[in-house]
Amino acid sequence: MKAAFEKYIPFVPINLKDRQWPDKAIDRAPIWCSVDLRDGNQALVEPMNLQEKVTFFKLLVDMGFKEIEVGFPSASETEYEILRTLIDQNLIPDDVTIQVLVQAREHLIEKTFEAIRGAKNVIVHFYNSTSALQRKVVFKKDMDGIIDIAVKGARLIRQLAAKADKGTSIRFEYSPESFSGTEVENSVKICAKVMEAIGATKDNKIIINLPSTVQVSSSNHFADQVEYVCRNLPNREAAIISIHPHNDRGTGIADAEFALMAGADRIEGTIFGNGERTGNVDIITLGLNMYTQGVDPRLDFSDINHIKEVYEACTKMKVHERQPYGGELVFTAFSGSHQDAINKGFEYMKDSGTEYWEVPYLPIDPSDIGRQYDPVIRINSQSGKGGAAFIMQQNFGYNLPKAMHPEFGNIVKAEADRTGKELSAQDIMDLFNDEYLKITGPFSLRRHKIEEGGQNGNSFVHFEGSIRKSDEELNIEGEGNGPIDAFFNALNKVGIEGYEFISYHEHAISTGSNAKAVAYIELKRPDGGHVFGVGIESNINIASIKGVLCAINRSLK
Ligand SMILES: CC(=O)SCCNC(=O)CCNC(=O)[C@H](O)C(C)(C)COP(=O)(O)OP(=O)(O)OC[C@H]1O[C@@H](n2cnc3c(N)ncnc32)[C@H](O)[C@@H]1OP(=O)(O)O
Ligand SMILES: CC(C)C(=O)C(=O)O
Ligand SMILES: [Mg+2]
Repeated sequence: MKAAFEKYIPFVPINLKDRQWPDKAIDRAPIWCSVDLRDGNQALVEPMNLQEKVTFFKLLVDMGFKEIEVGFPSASETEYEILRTLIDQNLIPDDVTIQVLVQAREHLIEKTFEAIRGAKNVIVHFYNSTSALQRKVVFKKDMDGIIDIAVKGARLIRQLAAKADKGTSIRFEYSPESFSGTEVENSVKICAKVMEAIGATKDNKIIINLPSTVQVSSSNHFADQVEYVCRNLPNREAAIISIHPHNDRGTGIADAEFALMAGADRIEGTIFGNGERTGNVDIITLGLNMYTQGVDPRLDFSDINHIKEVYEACTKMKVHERQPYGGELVFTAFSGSHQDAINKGFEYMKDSGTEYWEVPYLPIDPSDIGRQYDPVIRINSQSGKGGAAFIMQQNFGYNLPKAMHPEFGNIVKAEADRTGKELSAQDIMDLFNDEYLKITGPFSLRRHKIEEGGQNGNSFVHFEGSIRKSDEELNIEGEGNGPIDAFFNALNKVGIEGYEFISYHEHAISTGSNAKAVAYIELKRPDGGHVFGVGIESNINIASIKGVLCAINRSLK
């Protein structure tokens, strides 16, 4: 007995030994055509209503699409009415061409020409299936019978276009539907016959659209098919070669990119890849892939959140969190080493003044598509010390010294482990507050006086004041070469000793309307370990002294 997988017939690649496409690069944007309102729409559980289609159409126009397939007007009254509304209400800008799809069937073609009356620029897109499977199963015809359907359709379209209102400029598109499953010689033959029947010339080009209606092979084989057609189509200069990839194998983007390298001029796809089954090729991904290679995609993706909002409202579909470029989580790193590298990348960008985008793990600058830096780093138990420091810096203005990152990082990790949840920026600030700023015992500063003096050319600082230790108030005084040293010496005299001063960092921070100083003090504890304390005050000397007491208090916890 056969195993289940053995019932599938493998794709037989064409024999194109001298293929050129692997050495080509994409160096300019193709002609884009959105098929959201047709292929995307026909795949929705609830097709878009009039208002939704009009809203979506406006979005596509704003994004810069100049060719938009608006529907299948002969399919239903709804589709017909939508097209009439776009035309009658003058919603189509003069530089935008609408495209309408129709099967190569007489009554549907006639209805389509009725529907486009009064439009300025139209592409009439007709199709019939050509694959071996469809010929056998659906049409029950040989290739000549299939060619006959296409040629009859082409002739009728040519006649009706000749009779159309002179104010309507009509171009033609033909799709050998299921091209990916059609023998390349047959694809060339049918396209050549259609071109002849429709009268395509160099000055009146037809769009020959080669769909991977259903993907049946890896993308290199699809590229071979496209290159074969480009090289063998008679009168090639009378055709614009278009590609219409679907995504059954998850390789719609690869089909499109390889096909452009293989000679295609135009791409049909949808935003966020909505379409039949696993969707059409996602034009946002394709366009932004070009963008990251230094090629202008000639579409505007600068407000991806708005594009997403309109898309979700009109289609009632959700953009997946991991959708390339547009997904909610694609500019977010939870894992420690990624956060560290992103953080360093941002620092490098600032310090080096480089004119290029050089941030590891972020292939695109989020702000180029209207996304924020803020959520780039989010914290859970997979995160490292750099992430927590980044949040403190970005959200609250605390520049924790590098040596302090492991200590605070461990505090944050312990909390993330304990809760098993993501920690918000505010959760992290709360931890910082609890751990450093709210520690007031056992020692607290009650009174202080700091005086600077000098003798024999040497300056010194004198500290005099009192600290509270639980219920007891201790008067202390000492001298040193700076306020921290003087305070340390004062503490030693009342038996608080064994601590060694290691490092000190400070910076200004605004808290509400006030500017204050924040001091980070690192001490070596009597047992040899290191501990940090933080003090905040308007006066930097007092902030440092509070930082010392905070470190001692923490070491006694
Ligand atoms: C790959 C794609 O996405 S193609 C676009 C698909 N989109 C749609 O189908 C959405 C809109 N479609 C519809 O509303 C309907 O299918 C209509 C109005 C177009 C046609 O409706 P109907 O004629 O009632 O039914 P149906 O689509 O089942 O027609 C099937 C017949 O058309 C023939 N046919 C199908 N496609 C084509 C074509 N492109 N050219 C010529 N004949 C075709 C079939 O062989 C079949 O013929 P048969 O009746 O002799 O067996
Ligand atoms: C109508 C054609 C172009 C189509 O949608 C397909 O083949 O996927
Ligand atoms: Mg399609």
